[in-house]
Amino acid sequence: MSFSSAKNGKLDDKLVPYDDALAIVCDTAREHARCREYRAIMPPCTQMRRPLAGFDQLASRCSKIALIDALDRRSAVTILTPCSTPQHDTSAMDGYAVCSSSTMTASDENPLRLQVVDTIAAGGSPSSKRCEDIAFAESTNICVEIMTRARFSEKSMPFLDSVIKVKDVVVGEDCSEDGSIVSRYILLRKPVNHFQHKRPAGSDFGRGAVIIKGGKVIRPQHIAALATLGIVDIEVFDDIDMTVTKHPTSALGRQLRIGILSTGSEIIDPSKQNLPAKCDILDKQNVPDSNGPYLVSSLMNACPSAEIMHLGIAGANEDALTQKLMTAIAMDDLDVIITSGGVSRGRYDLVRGVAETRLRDQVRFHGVKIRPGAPVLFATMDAQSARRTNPSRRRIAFFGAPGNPLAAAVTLRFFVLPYVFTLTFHSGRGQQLPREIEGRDVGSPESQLMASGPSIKRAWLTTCRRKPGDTTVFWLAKRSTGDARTVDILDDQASYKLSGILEADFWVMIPAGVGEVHHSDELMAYPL
Ligand SMILES: Nc1nc2c(c(=O)[nH]1)N[C@H]1C(S)=C(S)[C@@H](COP(=O)(O)OP(=O)(O)OC[C@H]3O[C@@H](n4cnc5c(N)ncnc54)[C@H](O)[C@@H]3O)O[C@H]1N2
Ligand code: MOO
Repeated sequence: MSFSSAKNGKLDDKLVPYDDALAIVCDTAREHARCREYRAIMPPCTQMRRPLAGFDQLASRCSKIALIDALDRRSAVTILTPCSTPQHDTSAMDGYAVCSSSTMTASDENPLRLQVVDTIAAGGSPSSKRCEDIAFAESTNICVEIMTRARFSEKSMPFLDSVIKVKDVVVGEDCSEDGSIVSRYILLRKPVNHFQHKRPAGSDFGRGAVIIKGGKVIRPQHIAALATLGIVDIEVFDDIDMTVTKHPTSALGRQLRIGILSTGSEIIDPSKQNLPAKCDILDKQNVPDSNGPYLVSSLMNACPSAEIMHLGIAGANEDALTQKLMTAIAMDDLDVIITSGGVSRGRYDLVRGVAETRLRDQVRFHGVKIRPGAPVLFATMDAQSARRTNPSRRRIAFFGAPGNPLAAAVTLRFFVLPYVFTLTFHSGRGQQLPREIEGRDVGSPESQLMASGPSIKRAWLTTCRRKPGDTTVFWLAKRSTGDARTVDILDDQASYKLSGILEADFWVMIPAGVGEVHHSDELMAYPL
């Protein structure tokens, strides 16, 4: 695996409150709306893909189609996970893997010095030569630099059981007389908890878990979960309503064009791999691209009037990333770019650097006080299109979604959709606002957030939960059995787990300033 020059991600130290970030996104959309008119109405013809009501599944015919085309079709098969995921213990953060029991004495007065003996990237493996050299006895004074989703070296260094984040250590270098770096070390000033930031193997899907049952309509969350298993096509019933609906044509405005690019050297497109068994794909420490298919299908669902383009995958290499983005901006005449991955603090997190220095983006914020999705990046850029006959400068919105699947999903729902809906609403081709925001200031970010998706609803909680008071938290929730107006927050959720999103019906947002929620509290539920 080759990487470009080492450069740590540079997430802003001070995270922006969510309300401020949303206001920046919506203000930018209003500013962009003044430059050009966009169509918010449906394109002139739409093929209705809705499954026919009351259709007899047993008598129907089936076809195998690409997963990405399967949105709103009815699965003809039940699909179970062939193996548990993640397949190995992995890191949840960019940082250093350490042996927690040997850090107990670390303090400000007595910092613990650990030598960095290796670097493991997501999708990479521990360098075997270094590992052979390290005896168990040395566990007290070594550590391994490790990236989010990189695998722990269970065999060669089983004593490494926890991760400390990059920003919580001081990194130093030992140099030889001629100034060249001989080795690196970290200084640790407090003990590290046992299993801190370690994701245990098998903690998302167990082997044989149901991803979708035969007969169920395929939603973006199914597409994400199927994609994560390396599944590229699916058998569906041929029971769609093929009616072509004609919508009024608008001479004014144009379709919004949105490009989606997945990043990361471990991310693969399984349709381009020649591996027969799905477990092989997962075992090779590759990560099948699930954010790309999720973002594409969710946008197709939420913005049928927009043109959505999956630009593929760019490895963790500045040149490749720049090239892909520049070509897409010039040739595809994009208005919105969404990348996923590469925006936190890791050595290979290159998105901000590329956006700022190569594409000359203006970063509006990088890091928001939310969970999940904290490292989200929002930038704007001016560009020239090679496609249009009369090229003019235009504004592009750039969203850097964090790579963890739920963080990418939150970026889409709570940043990208408010931008897109504010843009189209204010460009004069306005969409209908839902009843919930009638009588409110339609220019406010809060209203745009509500308007930007399938109809939100008021709901009442059945659960009590605590959360950090200064952070806006997005939790997955499901409709309670018995009372349609109440929702339960799911118990086991983490930003790397896709199992929860299959079970959930909504996101609920608990704002900063609230430290706990209680049974019967009223909140807004945002349908998935
Ligand atoms: N030291 C720190 N480490 C991390 C921080 C932090 O603040 N300090 N933030 C964590 C949070 S929160 C998130 S979220 C992640 C986001 O990191 P990146 O945006 O840099 O994403 P990657 O490291 O590239 O990937 C994270 C994770 O997601 C998987 N991934 C990436 N792209 C895809 C895709 N297209 N489909 C499926 N899965 C994908 C990737 O394999 C990693 O597992 O950073 C934390 N670390
Ligand atoms: O892992 Mo992060 O934002 O998704 O919490």
